Amino acid sequence: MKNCSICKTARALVKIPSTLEPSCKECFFLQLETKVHNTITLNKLFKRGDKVAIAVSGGKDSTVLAHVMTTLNKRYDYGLDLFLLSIDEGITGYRDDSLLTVQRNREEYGIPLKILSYQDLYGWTMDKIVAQIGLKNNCTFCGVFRRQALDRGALLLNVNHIVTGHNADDIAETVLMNIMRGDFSRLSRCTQIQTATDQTIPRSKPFKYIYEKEIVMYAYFKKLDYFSTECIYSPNAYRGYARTFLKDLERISTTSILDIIQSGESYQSNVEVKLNQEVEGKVIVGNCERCGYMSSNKLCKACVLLEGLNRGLPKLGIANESKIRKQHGEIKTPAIQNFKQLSIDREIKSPSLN
Ligand SMILES: Nc1ncnc2c1ncn2[C@@H]1O[C@H](COP(=O)(O)OP(=O)(O)OP(=O)(O)O)[C@@H](O)[C@H]1O
Repeated sequence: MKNCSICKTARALVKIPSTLEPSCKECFFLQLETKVHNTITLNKLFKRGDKVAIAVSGGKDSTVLAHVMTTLNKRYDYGLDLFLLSIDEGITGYRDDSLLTVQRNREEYGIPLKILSYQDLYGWTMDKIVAQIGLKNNCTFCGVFRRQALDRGALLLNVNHIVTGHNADDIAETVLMNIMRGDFSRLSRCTQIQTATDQTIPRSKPFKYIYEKEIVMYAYFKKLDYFSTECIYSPNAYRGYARTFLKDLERISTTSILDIIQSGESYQSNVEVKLNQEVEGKVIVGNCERCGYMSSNKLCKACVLLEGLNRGLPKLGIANESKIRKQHGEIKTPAIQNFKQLSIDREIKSPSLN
């Protein structure tokens, strides 16, 4: 291979996936880190003194994210207080192993770690949920529960920001899926680098413009300790189609991933977002009557899903809520603990804290 196209002196060892330029290892590391730094500063993701939870699963993306966030915080003196936050979904042979990786990374970076489990939060593990509902739709339960679990963990850690390892491929896939489904409401939101409401902690994606291939190469050449097995319950066929299509496009044009993200960003939704109630032009998001979590309905999605599980009617939350309510009457089982009270007053028992 030729000399590095960046420093011009060292021998090139890799081709940068997003540009196909030959690069030495050191320049490759630096260009990825600089790209993330530029994403952070241009989008003003953080301010000095912010307490930031890095959502870590032990997988490649979040392991690299923890490494890069730690590196940039030191290099550019961001002044951030970093924490690791993991959710144990209760998937035997998968998450238990990947969490061991997280524990080792905690030692390596010297960052406090908090682990919350679905079992403690909801009384259900994904193993138990899949035993009841089968593989189909299990990702819906997992996704809804994880979103809330991360918010709960962030409240317990008393942080004011969460970052996740979603990368450019993930976002481009989501754009494609929303187009294929005709979900224009989600399409208009899915490329946002940061999501925040009055009621939730801001959540950002510093890897929004980093290709998955770059993350894999970074982890490999840095010899980072990560867990590389795919989730055993992840039959997400629809995302699989989008992924295959994206990989085919990438072979034709390296910029296709960024092009798709840009298309998503430029999209202006003409479709009214019906998730929130609009009153006199002001968006009102209420709280779940049962657990206190942000919700524009009486019950949040997680409580509806839990209700279904606890009543042996797991399709309750999957199908159209109002239709099901008509069939089964109003949901009346006792509330799980109030979300805010739970998070502030009571330390949740978790397998390994700090
Ligand atoms: N169990 C978990 N605990 C904490 N954060 C999680 C967990 N699962 C996912 N996340 C966060 O959400 C991001 C996207 O998750 P996704 O399930 O798409 O996994 P992924 O793309 O394989 O990422 P990773 O390689 O980090 O596992 C992760 O990078 C991480 O920041």
